Amino acid sequence: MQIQKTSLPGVLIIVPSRFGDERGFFSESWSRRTLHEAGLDLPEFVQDNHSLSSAVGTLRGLHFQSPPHAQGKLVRCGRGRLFDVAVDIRKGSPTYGKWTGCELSFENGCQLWVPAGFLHGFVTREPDTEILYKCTDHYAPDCDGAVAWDSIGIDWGLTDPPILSAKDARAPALNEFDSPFTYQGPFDYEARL
Ligand SMILES: Cc1cn([C@H]2C[C@H](O)[C@@H](COP(=O)(O)OP(=O)(O)O[C@H]3O[C@H](C)C(=O)[C@H](O)[C@H]3O)O2)c(=O)[nH]c1=O
Repeated sequence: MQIQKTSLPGVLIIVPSRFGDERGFFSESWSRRTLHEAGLDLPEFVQDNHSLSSAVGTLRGLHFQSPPHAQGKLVRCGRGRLFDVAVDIRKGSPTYGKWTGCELSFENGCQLWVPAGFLHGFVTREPDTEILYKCTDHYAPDCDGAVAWDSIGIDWGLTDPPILSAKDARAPALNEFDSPFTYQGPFDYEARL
């Protein structure tokens, strides 16, 4: 298993080991013990999500849940290929409004750790792409929020306008948004990795 830092301190790329044989492969897609041994103790996960996006260019995001139900997410791609993005929205953070992205696919097995205090979104790069992600808090519709996908300067790699939900199409721009998150300093694991 590999852990890679990104341009956003706190956001990590995690690549579980895959054991291939003539049948295919086996991988432990989540192991608290393996990550602990690597110096990474993530919060407890309480909900797993799974969504299918049929068309290429489907963009879901940029979403968050505000406190007291803020969610950290460990994201992976179960089928197809997508570009996954995190944006720091912690007021006072040295990287406030900055983004990082990573291509997640069934083939590469990469996962993205998006801590609470960050927006999350993705755009699909193949038809019938499935995303699976573990969340550190339960769904709380009253705390659900969104920021416009095209208000942050993210290079989504789009050649055509994306397919959006009505909610995402009317989300406020980042510069019109008052974040409910405040920077609390570096995450404890940053110094250990
Ligand atoms: C998120 C969520 C949704 N729902 C229901 C609510 C709606 O009836 C339906 C679709 O919800 P929504 O349009 O918010 O789904 P996405 O656009 O995929 O939103 C998600 O996509 C981005 C990328 C995220 O990171 C979040 O997990 C989440 O915001 O599922 C639930 O029942 N539980 C849930 O946890």
